[in-house]
Amino acid sequence: MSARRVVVHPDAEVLAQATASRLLTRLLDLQSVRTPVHVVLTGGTVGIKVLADVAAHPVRDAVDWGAVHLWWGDDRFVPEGHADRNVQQARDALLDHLPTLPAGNVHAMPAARPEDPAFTEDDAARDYAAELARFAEPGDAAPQFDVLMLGMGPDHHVASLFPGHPALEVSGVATTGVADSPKPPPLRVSLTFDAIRRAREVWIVAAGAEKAAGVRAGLSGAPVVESPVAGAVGQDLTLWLVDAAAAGEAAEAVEGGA
Ligand SMILES: O=C1O[C@H](COP(=O)(O)O)[C@@H](O)[C@H](O)[C@H]1O
Repeated sequence: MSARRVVVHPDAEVLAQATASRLLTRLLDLQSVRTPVHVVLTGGTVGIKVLADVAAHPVRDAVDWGAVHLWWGDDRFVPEGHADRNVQQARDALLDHLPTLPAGNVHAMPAARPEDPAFTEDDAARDYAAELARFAEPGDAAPQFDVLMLGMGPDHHVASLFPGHPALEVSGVATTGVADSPKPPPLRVSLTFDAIRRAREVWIVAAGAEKAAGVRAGLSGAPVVESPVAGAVGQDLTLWLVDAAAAGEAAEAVEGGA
């Protein structure tokens, strides 16, 4: 039985700091009972701020980063090192500050290859699915992620699963290429809902009044085709981490809201 909780923080700054603390605490707890730990990172404004706050956190080095595998919920299909790449933003904010994190534990989604234009976003999705399968239990398409963090766009998208987009319908595989993303850049790679829902815990992190409608839609179980965030559910827990502006009046309406 999956639980849902809503935690409201006063503003985006506190939300990011508290989420960084929560992530580090969760990693430490998990590492006292199992290894390795699989975490899915998100891009987006708050998602990257959380990583910067992890980098600056006093207990950062209490985590055994050698036993943490990092994955991404989505990335932009642009060349390696491009400022739009979620992995590049994560490297700048956190990964480059973790000397004990092995390069082999950083599972970036494949980038576009300007020297090989025949390599498409669908090829990148296929290769990432193969990488996920390498770390999965036999018969599974992906490892069971311990924590999967998702930002949410003002249009209610999560990862690169946008309202009304055909990528929403992809199932039976862990990843999908995304063409014609309504938010630039147009080409992306994303986990599918099948993969997202394999996570033990899904944490949805959102700040700002422009996210309030998405929070309300997600919490009230709106149709996924209109509000993809409503489809992001963890096996054990779906945790909404929001600031007061994004919560609006939605949080009080939810049983189990905090
Ligand atoms: O394009 C993306 O946007 C979302 C949300 O970004 P935000 O700046 O509105 O918080 C992000 O979660 C996703 O990973 C990213 O690729």
